[in-house]
Amino acid sequence: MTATPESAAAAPPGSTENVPTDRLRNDRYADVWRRSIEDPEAFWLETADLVEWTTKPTSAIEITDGSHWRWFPGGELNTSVNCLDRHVRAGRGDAPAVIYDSAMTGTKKQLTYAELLDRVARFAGALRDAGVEAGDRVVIYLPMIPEAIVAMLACARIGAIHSVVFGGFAASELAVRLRDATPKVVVTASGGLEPGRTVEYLPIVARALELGGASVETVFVTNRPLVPGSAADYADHEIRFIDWTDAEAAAEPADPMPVASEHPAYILYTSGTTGNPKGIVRDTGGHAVALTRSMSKIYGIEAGDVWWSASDVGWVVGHSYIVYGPLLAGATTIIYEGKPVGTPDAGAFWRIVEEYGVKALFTAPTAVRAVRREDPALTHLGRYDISSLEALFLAGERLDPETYHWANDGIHCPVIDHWWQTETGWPICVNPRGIELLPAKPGSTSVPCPGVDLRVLDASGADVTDPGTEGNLALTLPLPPGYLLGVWGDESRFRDAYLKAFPGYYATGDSGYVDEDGFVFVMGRTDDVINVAGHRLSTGSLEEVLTLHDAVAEAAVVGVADAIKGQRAVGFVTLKHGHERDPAVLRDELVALVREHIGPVAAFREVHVLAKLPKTRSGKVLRKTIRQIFDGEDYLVPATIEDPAAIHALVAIAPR
Ligand SMILES: CCC(=O)SCCNC(=O)CCNC(=O)[C@H](O)C(C)(C)COP(=O)(O)OP(=O)(O)OC[C@H]1O[C@@H](n2cnc3c(N)ncnc32)[C@H](O)[C@@H]1OP(=O)(O)O
Repeated sequence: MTATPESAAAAPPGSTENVPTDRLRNDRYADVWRRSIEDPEAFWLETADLVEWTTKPTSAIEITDGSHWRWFPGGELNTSVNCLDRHVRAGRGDAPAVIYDSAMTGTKKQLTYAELLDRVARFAGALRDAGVEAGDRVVIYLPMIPEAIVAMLACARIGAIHSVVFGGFAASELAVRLRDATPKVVVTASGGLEPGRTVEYLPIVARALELGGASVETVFVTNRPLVPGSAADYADHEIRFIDWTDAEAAAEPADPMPVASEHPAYILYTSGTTGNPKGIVRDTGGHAVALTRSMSKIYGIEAGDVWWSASDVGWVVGHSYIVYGPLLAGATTIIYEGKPVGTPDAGAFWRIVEEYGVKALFTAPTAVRAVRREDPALTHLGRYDISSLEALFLAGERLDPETYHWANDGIHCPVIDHWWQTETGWPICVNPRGIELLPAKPGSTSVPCPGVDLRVLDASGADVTDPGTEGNLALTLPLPPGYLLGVWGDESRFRDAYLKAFPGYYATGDSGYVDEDGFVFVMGRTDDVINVAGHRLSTGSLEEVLTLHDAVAEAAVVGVADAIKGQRAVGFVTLKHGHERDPAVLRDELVALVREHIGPVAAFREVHVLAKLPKTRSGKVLRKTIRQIFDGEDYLVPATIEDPAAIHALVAIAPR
């Protein structure tokens, strides 16, 4: 057996800043963590043995300067080989790789590792026939069907860089991503299925191509019988639309192409405070190593286990833990098309756990809150045997202690809150079940993962050493393998957004504190990004859309606390002179505008018309004060307020 850092002898305790050393002496986790921080080169080079390399790296990291590093320099590998060929070669070709369960259509399907490999190699051949070469971008806009996994791994097979766009985004959001990633190919479907409606993707794709598809040469379309539209409908389009099934059948399977460790595996867009979304760039080698390790050492999942991440392939959780992580580990992954409630009831999660023998489930707190609202006494749970379930992992937004207790008490397995971001690709903090399960602290995401050196910084960038004192959560550079290496096509944005605020650190944009035991509590954002049902949204982008309305003079959007979604976006607008409107009509128009420009995912439903936005005399909108008033929190009116009447007007309309 290859020695991994976790099985290596522990080094003597050192004086690592900010971490109570008595804990370090006693805990197995702490030994591993300390070693990863004190000798990252040895720790990660040993961990690299978990992955099959075409050319093995001889060192773990090369640091060029403060903002540039690469993991496993000189190493070459192919991620699809590590996800597929490797397991088939090891005699596990008949083991289930993917279980597709659609609560929307009642479809249940399974793909073995050998079957998935065949489909991936063939679709990779189809992409290659369409002229896709290593380094070319492929945008994937697909619902939760196995083709999403096939398309992602097919890109990896030939070194193409995929960029998956969530199906709940509108044409203009897709267009922004097309313009930035400049893909040669778009891979899509006739559509997706949401409760009570079908979502036709092809008109959305056609509109996005008009707005931003100058680089696109080919669109692959997979047909879904329940959603109208096919490649044939676009036979006259200037861009070539190809039927997926025909293309896959006609293609020769593509051999895997080894790529350099630092070769971009994918771009995934995420909202920032302002401007267009940022294209987070993930490398290949660091990603494969970190995710392989995370499956066993964080989630406690090994080859042959059944793992379910109830997210969407359009989010980072879907990338890392529906697709890459479980397949790298040789586990069985479930791709679920449905919701936690309403498809058909609040027992949907428990049905899946029983039916497939799920060992660990990963979802967002909002999903748990939705189940709790529908079935507070967990009556549906009694209909199923969920004894296979060893842990429930939650991430994507803050897990409030009340939801934690309800789930922990009700389902009788450890509920593990953890914290990470699109940028990091795998957890920053977690209760490291795969090493040792530490006592949980409700409201805390537990402790930093091995490889993560987390600090709490004050506004000047100085370490906050007092336990329990809130500050900016930051990570020392270089970041661990698999975390972002840059922003696609925008080096300065990478530095400005993440590295400039606190030189030498990555600013997470989250605030929080570390308690006397080294447990991390993440409390909220330090910027204007909000989190609605685990979806990160930029209030700036929402405000831009609201001001597209001809009656709107100014707009402010804040994230107000919501019992189910964590936060909901609430808009406040002032009107141009002479543009008085019926508030209900205006609200409907603005809601429709946000749906058209951003998509249903914003779940934007609430708008208030004000005579004035509360501002300082220098013109800064007091978003924090607005939020505090709507959340019923104490608030301070700054002495520099332009017009106190604007605050009184808000107080009058705030929920009581
Ligand atoms: C750790 C790193 C990260 O944070 S990665 C991000 C992690 N976040 C997640 O995994 C997301 C978790 N949230 C969810 O899965 C969903 O919100 C759950 C809990 C399932 C609830 O779903 P739902 O009832 O649809 O509410 P919602 O707020 O998500 O949706 C609002 C409107 O958008 C729509 N929508 C949703 N998905 C799609 C889609 N793929 N295609 C088209 N439309 C979509 C919904 O239908 C809903 O529309 P409507 O307003 O009801 O008409």
